[in-house]
Amino acid sequence: MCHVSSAVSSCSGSRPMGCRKWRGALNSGHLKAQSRLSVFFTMILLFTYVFYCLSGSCDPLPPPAYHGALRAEPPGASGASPAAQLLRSRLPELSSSAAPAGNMSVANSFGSKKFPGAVIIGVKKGGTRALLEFLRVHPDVRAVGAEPHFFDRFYDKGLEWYRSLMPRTLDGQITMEKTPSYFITREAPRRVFAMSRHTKLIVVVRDPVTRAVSDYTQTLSKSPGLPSFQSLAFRNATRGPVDTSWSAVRIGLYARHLENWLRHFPLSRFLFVSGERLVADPAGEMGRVQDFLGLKRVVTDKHFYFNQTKGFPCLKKPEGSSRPRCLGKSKGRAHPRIPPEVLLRLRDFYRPFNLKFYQMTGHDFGWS
Ligand SMILES: Nc1ncnc2c1ncn2[C@@H]1O[C@H](COP(=O)(O)OS(=O)(=O)O)[C@@H](OP(=O)(O)O)[C@H]1O
Repeated sequence: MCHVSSAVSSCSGSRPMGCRKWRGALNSGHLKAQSRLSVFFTMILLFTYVFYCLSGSCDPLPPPAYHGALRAEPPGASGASPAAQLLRSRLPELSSSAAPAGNMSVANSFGSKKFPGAVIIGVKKGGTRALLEFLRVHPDVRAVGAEPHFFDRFYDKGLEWYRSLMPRTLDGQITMEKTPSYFITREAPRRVFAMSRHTKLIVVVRDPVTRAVSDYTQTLSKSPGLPSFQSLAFRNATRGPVDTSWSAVRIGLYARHLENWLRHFPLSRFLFVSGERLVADPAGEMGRVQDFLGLKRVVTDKHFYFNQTKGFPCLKKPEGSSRPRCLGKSKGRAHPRIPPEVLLRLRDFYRPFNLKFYQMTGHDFGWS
């Protein structure tokens, strides 16, 4: 029996057969350990690399910041600004139809963060998300996905904070955001004006009665025990007058809110988009919006199809993309049934406000 330690010491001098065997065994054991060690380190390196790549860090280009709709038009037919086209031609891999958004979001280290040139200021449940997502198809529009709520909730964070939220834009591209509560916020017009008197203001309006029901539906989805629509809309257990202190009703007094904005901005700075037309004829309404923003009419009827299941227009899917092209489940919800007499009373209530709004905007939205 030869122990390893004694075998090693005794093998240093003479070289008996047994020791040679031991040395061989030890050498091969040492080699095995060495190769195991190198396999182990190779595996560690491999795992680190795979993990690194999975986290997106070894992409050849920065990952897109954009999470909205993809562009549907063929590459090269975009009508993008010269700067955007130049950049795209330098990055040919971005031009494929499977590339992320046409608004150059992939080039998120190019350009600079600017204050929005146009803001969708309202109205809640008017169709503001649909409008923003349709606009984001345009290569010269770059928008914040979430609602920043700067001019109503976070004004004390300062303008630089607000600007830091914006995506980078190149010359010729327009920065946008949407926060529908701005329209009803008393201080918002003054604050937007303080940022820039040239800000373009877009208001998506919808029949105030349907809008109120939509608003109620949203609250109901979060609080299933909510009292009935009519008990909230009218005082004295539905026998009394319309309760304008209920926000779902108050938001629909468009003429009043617009008066507040017109103290700071001329009418020419506004575009009123019909929420109803945005559903019935999205391309037509998008044409008006693009004209107002001074953009080439890139988003056209080619981009839309009517999704029967959803009951709304959706964006066409570009080839090779599996991304959903319709808005999420929180948009286009089924509304609860409201008794017709309740709706009629509300319609009567809104009529004079609607007429005033038509007069102010010079546009009959056809609600009354
Ligand atoms: N294309 C398309 N797809 C889905 N939904 C559409 C679309 N166009 C307009 N709408 C209408 O948008 C309503 C929601 O409005 P907003 O996006 O302004 O809501 S929110 O204020 O941001 O919560 C939403 O209201 P509800 O139908 O009550 O859910 C829709 O009627």
